[in-house]
Amino acid sequence: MLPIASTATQMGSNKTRIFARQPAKAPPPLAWLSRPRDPRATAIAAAGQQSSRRVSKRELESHGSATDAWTAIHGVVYDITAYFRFHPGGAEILFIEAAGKDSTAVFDEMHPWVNVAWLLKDYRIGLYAPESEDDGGDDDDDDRTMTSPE
Ligand code: HEM
Repeated sequence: MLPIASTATQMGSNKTRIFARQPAKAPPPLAWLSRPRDPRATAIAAAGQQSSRRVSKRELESHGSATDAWTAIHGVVYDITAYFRFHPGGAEILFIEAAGKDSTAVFDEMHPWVNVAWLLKDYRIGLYAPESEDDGGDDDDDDRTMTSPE
């Protein structure tokens, strides 16, 4: 009895501490919606709103750091740098599973109900076109060249 009671007390005090200060992990989900205005988002939104800009696999992979991270979900590329610290599942898992990659499979596995297109609408970069390397290409690209007839 005693150990349980003291564990409960401990848990209670931890909880109080967590609620009294900043959340230990991520802020509550709705905090994202009332975040301060972000110049980066404004710039991305202005450039990307109607964007049919195609992002190659190589370009996606080049945005894989904590300070500059893109991910592809359902064929759309988003800048997730600002979202890391707001992600309800934690920043670290988002970084590891998504930065610089196509994260559609893990995203759908974790939370297919999350409306990423809406949550990250100001961070939409363009369309993911892994097969169309426009910058020299890797082995599995479509091999189009400047001289080929379109
Ligand atoms: C960039 C796109 C993503 C967005 C906008 C997003 C958003 C969210 C949201 C809104 C929740 C809370 C869901 C709920 O409570 O119903 C959540 C939870 C979570 N997310 Fe993500 N997420 C993203 C990507 C990912 C990825 C790539 C992973 C990789 C594993 C992931 C793992 C998780 C986990 C583990 C949770 C906690 C689930 C739980 O507590 O039951 N998320 N995410």
